Amino acid sequence: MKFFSYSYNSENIFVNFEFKELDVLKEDQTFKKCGYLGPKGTYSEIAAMKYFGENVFLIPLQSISDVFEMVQSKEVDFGVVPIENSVEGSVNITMDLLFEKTDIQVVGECIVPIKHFLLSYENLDLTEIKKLFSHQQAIGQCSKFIKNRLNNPEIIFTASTANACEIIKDVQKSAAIGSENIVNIYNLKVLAKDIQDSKSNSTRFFVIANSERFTKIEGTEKNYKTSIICSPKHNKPGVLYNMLKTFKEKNINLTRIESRPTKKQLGEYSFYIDFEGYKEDKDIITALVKLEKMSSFFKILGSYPKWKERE
Ligand SMILES: O=C(O)C(=O)Cc1ccccc1
Repeated sequence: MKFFSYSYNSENIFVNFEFKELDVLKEDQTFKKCGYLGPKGTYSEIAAMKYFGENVFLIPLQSISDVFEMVQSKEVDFGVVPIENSVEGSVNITMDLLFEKTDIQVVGECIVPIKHFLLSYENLDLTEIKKLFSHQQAIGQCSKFIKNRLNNPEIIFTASTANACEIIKDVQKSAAIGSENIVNIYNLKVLAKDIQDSKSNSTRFFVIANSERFTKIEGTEKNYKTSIICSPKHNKPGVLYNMLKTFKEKNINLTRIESRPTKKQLGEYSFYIDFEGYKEDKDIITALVKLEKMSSFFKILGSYPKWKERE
């Protein structure tokens, strides 16, 4: 597996990047490694820095799927992946990989306010932009700005916001949507600030680890959340009601419920449920045992401390 490696000049300005084999890092065991959707300057990187501070070696990867694979194969200790946005909703690729991949657990969450910038290597008027590049989520979160302020540019989805900034280097009359962090990394010009439709736009990220990495935490954990996925066994009236009733019976507070198609048959869904509490609390075990009996597919993704902004 390869990762992005960066070089900087004497003034600490980003010059270039290349792909390197991860083996070069294997010898350095002092730092824990955390993979994220790269290259440098993505919102995923901001989330990883916010969550871990200086405590990990950050490894930018080419896709969210690579982040899962690197955690699965234990080439990195952690991964940070976007899971949902306050405007655009779920990040489907992450939802699907959480369903499909084995040996993955969720060990943390992190919420990042998203402020989008319109960036280019050229000094363009907004109406001169012919091609606009960014991650699908970023384009969706700025749809009003794009419609009202730009002159109908061609929209090109990229693997990440930072990837868009790399691509536009070679494309005339082009711009990218990305974070403020990226401006200095790539020496970009800011054409417009704060262009997201909602001023309170924020994205929630999951911190994932290999299931083998952690032993059980003893005792009742306060201020924890747990995430699960379940698909009802039978498609008949009241199935979802009965599933949710198990939470009500034990006074468990749900914080999120989302459905995704099972991809087996039209009309069949899996439910992604987040709730307050630790997976080994007595009441939660009782509710989950009951829920598992009603399910054809059941998976506990993990328990993790609720995100709290650090001072
Ligand atoms: O492309 C990025 O920067 C990402 O980390 C994915 C993303 C894109 C837009 C909002 C939040 C996360």
